[in-house]
Amino acid sequence: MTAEPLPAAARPWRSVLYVPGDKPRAIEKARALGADAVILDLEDAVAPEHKAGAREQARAALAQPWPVPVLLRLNAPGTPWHGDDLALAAHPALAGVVLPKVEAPPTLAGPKPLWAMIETPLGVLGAPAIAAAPGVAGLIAGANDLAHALRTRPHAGREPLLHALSAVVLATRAYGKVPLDAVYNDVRDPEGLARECAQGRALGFAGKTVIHPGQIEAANAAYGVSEAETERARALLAAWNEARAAGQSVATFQGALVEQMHVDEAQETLALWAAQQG
Ligand SMILES: CC(C)(COP(=O)(O)OP(=O)(O)OC[C@H]1O[C@@H](n2cnc3c(N)ncnc32)[C@H](O)[C@@H]1OP(=O)(O)O)[C@@H](O)C(=O)NCCC(=O)NCCSC(=O)C[C@H](O)C(=O)O
Ligand SMILES: [Mg+2]
Repeated sequence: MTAEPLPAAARPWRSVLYVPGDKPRAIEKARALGADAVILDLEDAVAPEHKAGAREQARAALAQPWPVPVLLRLNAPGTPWHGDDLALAAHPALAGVVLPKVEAPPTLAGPKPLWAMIETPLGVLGAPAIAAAPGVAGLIAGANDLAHALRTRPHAGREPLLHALSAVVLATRAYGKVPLDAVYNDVRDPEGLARECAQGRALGFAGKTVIHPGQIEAANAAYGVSEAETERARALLAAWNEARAAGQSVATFQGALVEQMHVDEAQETLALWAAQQG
């Protein structure tokens, strides 16, 4: 069954898998790998001579039902492929459209939620206006293009990119949209991936874009709500309700102050847990 259109902010985006449009076997596999969403990629994963074929593979894939939301990454305006990509972007089975290298509020009209990739210096500087734009569901960090544009050197802790990554989170959260972290390129390095997932979650991202089936579980674990977190949220809410019933304005839970924002956070945790159960 094709996924129903739950509002973007209300559904889990722990792992969002890029699948090259010109790899039909990978597209077929992507249906059942456990990612929260899939991006059919027509842009950087596809060589120029395969662009037209990839678009048709994507069209064929969209004719079949998907158990998760499917987004389509278009080639950027100004490229020879953008016009034809745009025609496919209106496909009814698509849950959204990913726009690469966005530097200003998108002018693309249409009913599909837009996901703007922030992967250039101007994109980072324009992130607040882009996140605020109507129709934008979220921002996706593009660390490869960004590192190239900024002339940074590879760094295990991503320190050279932290300012830009935080700018993406700040802009997105300011407007109630969804921030997705960049990909981790080394598909044979589970420790590095786990570290980067934990870092992304600590920075405030809602999930991670991934490029390989073997990366999905780590992203789901890092960004998912655990049993322990739900138990803690329920206990905190109970402590709050008890304190409020006793006429107190604030509560304590496990020795720490609890105020309304902690209650909101606990309720969000439980809502995310429920959404995560499918
Ligand atoms: C990274 C890869 C090129 C690795 O490919 P390969 O060595 O062939 O992988 P495996 O042999 O380990 O694959 C094992 C099986 O898994 C399937 N597979 C692989 N990748 C995917 C996928 N993404 N989705 C679904 N299924 C996948 C293979 O078909 C194998 O299946 P089987 O034949 O049954 O054994 C490759 O993983 C890949 O191409 N990944 C996607 C790359 C991509 O989409 N890049 C563009 C997005 S990232 C980006 O652009 C970042 C951003 O813009 C920025 O600037 O940072
Ligand atoms: Mg890119």
